[in-house]
Amino acid sequence: MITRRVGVVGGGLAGLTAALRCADEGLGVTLFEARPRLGGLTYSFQRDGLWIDNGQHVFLRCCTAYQGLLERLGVADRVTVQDRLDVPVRSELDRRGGRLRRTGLPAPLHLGSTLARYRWLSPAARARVVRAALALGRVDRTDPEVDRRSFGDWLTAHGQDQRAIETVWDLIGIATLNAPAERASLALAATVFQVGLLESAAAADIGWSLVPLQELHGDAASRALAAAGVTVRTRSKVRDVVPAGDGWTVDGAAFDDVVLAVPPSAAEMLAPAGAIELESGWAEELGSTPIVNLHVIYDRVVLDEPFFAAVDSPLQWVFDRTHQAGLSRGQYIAVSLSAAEDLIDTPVPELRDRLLPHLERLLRITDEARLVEFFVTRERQATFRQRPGTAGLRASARTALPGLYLAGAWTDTGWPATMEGAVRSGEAAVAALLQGRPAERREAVV
Ligand SMILES: Cc1cc2nc3c(=O)[nH]c(=O)nc-3n(C[C@H](O)[C@H](O)[C@H](O)COP(=O)(O)OP(=O)(O)OC[C@H]3O[C@@H](n4cnc5c(N)ncnc54)[C@H](O)[C@@H]3O)c2cc1C
Repeated sequence: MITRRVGVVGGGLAGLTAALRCADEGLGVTLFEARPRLGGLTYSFQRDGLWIDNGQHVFLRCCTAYQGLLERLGVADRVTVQDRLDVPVRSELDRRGGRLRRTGLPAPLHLGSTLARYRWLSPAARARVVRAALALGRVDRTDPEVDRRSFGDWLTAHGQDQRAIETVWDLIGIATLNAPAERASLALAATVFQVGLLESAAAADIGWSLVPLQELHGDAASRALAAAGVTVRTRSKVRDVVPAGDGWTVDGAAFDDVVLAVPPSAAEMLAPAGAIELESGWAEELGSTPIVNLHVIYDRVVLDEPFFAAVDSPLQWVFDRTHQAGLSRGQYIAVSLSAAEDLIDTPVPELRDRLLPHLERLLRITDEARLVEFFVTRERQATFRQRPGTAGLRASARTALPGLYLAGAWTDTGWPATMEGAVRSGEAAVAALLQGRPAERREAVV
């Protein structure tokens, strides 16, 4: 009989991971989610019969915890991962494309030949990029001083000019850190480049979903949680998490342990004073950065590859979403705009006037192609602000109060705010929870 009860607050990837892990350990779990659906920041909605993701999500082969969650949800066959990292790179100023493609050589040699031929830089600048990459591989990403330094500052000190930053470092960095180099923490940037590109050749092979995100995460999780015996309460915005005797209450329901897997502002509001050992106001200080996606439908095929990255353009990454959305005629293109502070409040007509011409130049759109639809999705708090000095504002899974744990991509996983970080945080919270109470007590109550 299950007598140890865990309340998990938040049904994003962190909370889903925590709830399933606890259930797999034989604990009695109730999951509270404010919205009507699971999946948190990864979701889809229907529009004119098409499935639209709130924002394009990709992962890398090194995201092992995330892929483990997909296995657990029974949906690992609904994603694809490139055999070898291959990023087509298009410029608005030059019709000939370039690529960032790895070879079969071990890291870091796997990127040597692609960088040697990288069209958007002079040979001397390419050599400087290689030297900086090797130096970045030696940066101690766990050093607090490193976290306090900006990536852009470090790149400049390592001979990288604006052109190299734009065409190499920001090409990868903006999408993974949701910040340009000058506003990103060096420690987080070092994590991305070391783990993704410098330590293992296969690590950065890119993966993406073949189905809408809602199907991949939220809906699959609903089934897995039900099968694991978890009680799921959607449309349940938790207001009170209160210590009660040896345990806790969540809006009046009693639990032995609670995992708060909510965004920072909700965690600061819900956790009792003193539980999170950071100065009051820490969530606001940590802050957030928006991501905007442009959704563009044409009456014909205008892109013959699954995605590309852009240089010499205000656009960043462009994806073909036709199949996932269920579009049967024409093509559906999604443009992901990270670090979108300047665009988050821009009205749709202005975004269209400003940005569509750039997309059409990158797509080499001909006069015959007809635009069918243009719309925009905005995620104001897509990630925490991954600027220098954030490490000290990322709380750990264990709080100062027994039985209360934290999860979320913003917690101190060492990873940037990613799906991988969210899943790792859920795992860390459950590891702390299982250690948190003496084994004898666990045996006594389970
Ligand atoms: C547009 C966009 C693009 C992205 N692209 C990528 C990408 O390409 N690759 C990648 O790895 N990552 C990407 N990310 C980041 C990734 O989606 C997140 O890091 C991850 O999903 C965060 O998961 P989480 O569980 O930590 O938080 P969340 O998903 O925010 O989950 C928290 C949950 O808590 C719920 N909640 C809040 N308050 C309460 C309350 N009081 N009671 C009950 N429930 C509550 C919320 O409704 C939410 O469901 C992207 C994010 C966005 C928005």
